[in-house]
Amino acid sequence: MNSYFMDPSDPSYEICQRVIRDMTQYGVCVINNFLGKERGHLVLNEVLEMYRSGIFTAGQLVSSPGSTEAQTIRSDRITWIDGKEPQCHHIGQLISQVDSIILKANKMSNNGKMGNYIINGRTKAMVACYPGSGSHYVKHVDNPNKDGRCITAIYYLNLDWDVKRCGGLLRVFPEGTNQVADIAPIFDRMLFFWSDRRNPHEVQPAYSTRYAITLWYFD
Ligand SMILES: O=C(O)CNC(=O)c1n[nH]c2ccccc2c1=O
Ligand SMILES: [Fe+2]
Repeated sequence: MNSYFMDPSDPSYEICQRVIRDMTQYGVCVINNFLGKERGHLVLNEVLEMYRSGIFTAGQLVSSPGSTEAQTIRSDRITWIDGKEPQCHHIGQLISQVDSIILKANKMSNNGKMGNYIINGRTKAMVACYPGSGSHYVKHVDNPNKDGRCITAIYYLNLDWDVKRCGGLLRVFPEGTNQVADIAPIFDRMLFFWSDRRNPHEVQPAYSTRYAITLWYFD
């Protein structure tokens, strides 16, 4: 069970090859044991501390902030961080690790592009919590209208997560096939997928508190 958490300045060649191969072939890439137990727990503890401090806000739809509609379509709680905050040191390390993998994979892929993108930036990290009680996110596309985001990267933090008991499955409906990709949001799992219309996806109702950290990469 090797952890892929390598020296952030030089992620393993093997993991970058995996990302290129899976993103090219499936448009989705799942990497388990991404940071390893110890560092995964350090990141989880920082997120739990942030949640306890109450800085998460209810997920709002841009079009209708505060309406009850937002509660029916989305019931996540989110906060944005850049990873340099003093209480987010290990989240900051996770972010650098993902950055270096994306950048290295971009360089390694043929003609220096991965999926014909030249990645040149990303959003801040969005820490999201689905507070159980059936909280969910209806089927959607992250970037339906070419807002520049091309890769969604999600790191999951949920210990002993059993989808049968806890729900909260991420179901991806890759375009052009009736095959779905079911991804349990288990601890120390890293997920990449194209953010555009190729990957509609939903977060099924969660019945335990469900944490994830998302980065979106721009080209
Ligand atoms: O957590 C997951 O497995 C997938 N999560 C999503 O698809 C997802 N997508 N877009 C968002 C926009 C704003 C706030 C939360 C989200 C969000 O959880
Ligand atoms: Fe999404």
